[in-house]
Amino acid sequence: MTPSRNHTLFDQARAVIPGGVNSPVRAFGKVGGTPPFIESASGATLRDADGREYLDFVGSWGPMLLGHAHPAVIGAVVEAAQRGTSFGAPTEREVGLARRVVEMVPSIEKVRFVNSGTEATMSALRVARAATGRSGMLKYRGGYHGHADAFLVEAGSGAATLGVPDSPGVTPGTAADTRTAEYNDLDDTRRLLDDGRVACVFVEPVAGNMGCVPPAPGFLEGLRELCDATGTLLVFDEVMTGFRVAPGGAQERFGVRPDLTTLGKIVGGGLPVGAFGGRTDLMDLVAPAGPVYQAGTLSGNPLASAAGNAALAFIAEHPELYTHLEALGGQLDDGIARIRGTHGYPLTWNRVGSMASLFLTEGPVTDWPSASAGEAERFTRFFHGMLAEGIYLAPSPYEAWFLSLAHTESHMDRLLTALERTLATVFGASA
Ligand SMILES: Cc1ncc(COP(=O)(O)O)c(C=O)c1O
Ligand SMILES: N[C@H](C=O)CCC(=O)O
Repeated sequence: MTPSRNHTLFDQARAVIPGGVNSPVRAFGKVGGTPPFIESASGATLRDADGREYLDFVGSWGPMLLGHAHPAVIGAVVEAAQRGTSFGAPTEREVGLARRVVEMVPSIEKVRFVNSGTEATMSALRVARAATGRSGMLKYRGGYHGHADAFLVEAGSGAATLGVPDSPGVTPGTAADTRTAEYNDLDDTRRLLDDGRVACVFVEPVAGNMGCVPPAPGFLEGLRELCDATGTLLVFDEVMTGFRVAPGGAQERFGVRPDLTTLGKIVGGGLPVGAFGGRTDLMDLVAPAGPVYQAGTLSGNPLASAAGNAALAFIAEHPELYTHLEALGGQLDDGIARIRGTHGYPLTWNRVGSMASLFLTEGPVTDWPSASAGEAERFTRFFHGMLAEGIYLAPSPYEAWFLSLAHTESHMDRLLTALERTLATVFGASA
């Protein structure tokens, strides 16, 4: 038997990289086994080191709205690379990308580019604290805003998956400044804002890091009102939802304007980019316009700016892509409702546009307690069953599934067929 190259690479990786991966969610820690080491990707398909192909619903954890190796993005990156990969000096491309972001995202008047979503949230928090003169920050249980210390309190995504929602290494002082409320619970939020010591509320306007959990009707509007009433800034963390749930992100889709917005993933077209932006009076606090220090050797990198520009240009010129994504999502809604109706499995399907999650519980799933109510062992069997069917999902129930422009109706049929077969083994064919 030929030894699996995935296994060999994982063994080699573990010897020199903590846990063998450069971001914990990739390691299959919750579900066990060896992660496929990806050699190439095109459209909606991944190919691993053993030559096996998968239909991809991870999409690099969100950036791949246009699918892998989209020609417009690849062309722009190649062209940019030929002219130099980093200058540490301003470029026209950054201006172009900033103008696109300002045009597309309703509340952003000025934007600063960084290299990851984590940098974006950490910097936006600093601006909010400087603007308000307050230290506190409120986030939601199961919400994930990257790995800066202030946010690693009751965090979702890989932190929840690994069982370290409050990471060691975060000082008690830092953690004490972070307050946590239940997602979709305005009363809980009100109680925590009452003393006027919170600089900002950080919220994923569609939660995507406890699985996909939509905002309840009125939740985002209620947050806007509570923030206005208490002098607290409202920060939408749109690292995941930005350009995904609408061209202008969740703030466009739900019609609520935050004071600050954080972006990542799609804004970099698949290269490492993050951004934070908002009202001019707040953004002009950022150095060198103002005193709030924030910097980056590679920020505004030419390759990343080229990829981001190409992705956003394509999105702006092809708004019909959201109709395509909605149609695919609708096909899944119908298919999963049929499977549930036919077999009576306890399933909850949450979807907002092209982000979704299937929870293996009766539901409804509206917050962290309901999102985390499923049985770990059931998810493990589900995940490995789907992988054996050639369907690549996130190896954790606390992540969203992503659709891309490269997905087709027949891909949805393939996903639904795999789901029906796998769920039969998970729940027992007679359930
Ligand atoms: C909502 C949200 N905020 C922030 C982040 C942090 O982004 P990054 O992984 O690029 O640091 C992520 C993803 O990791 C995210 O989903
Ligand atoms: N859920 C995380 C971001 O959205 C997954 C990315 C990571 O932590 O590597």
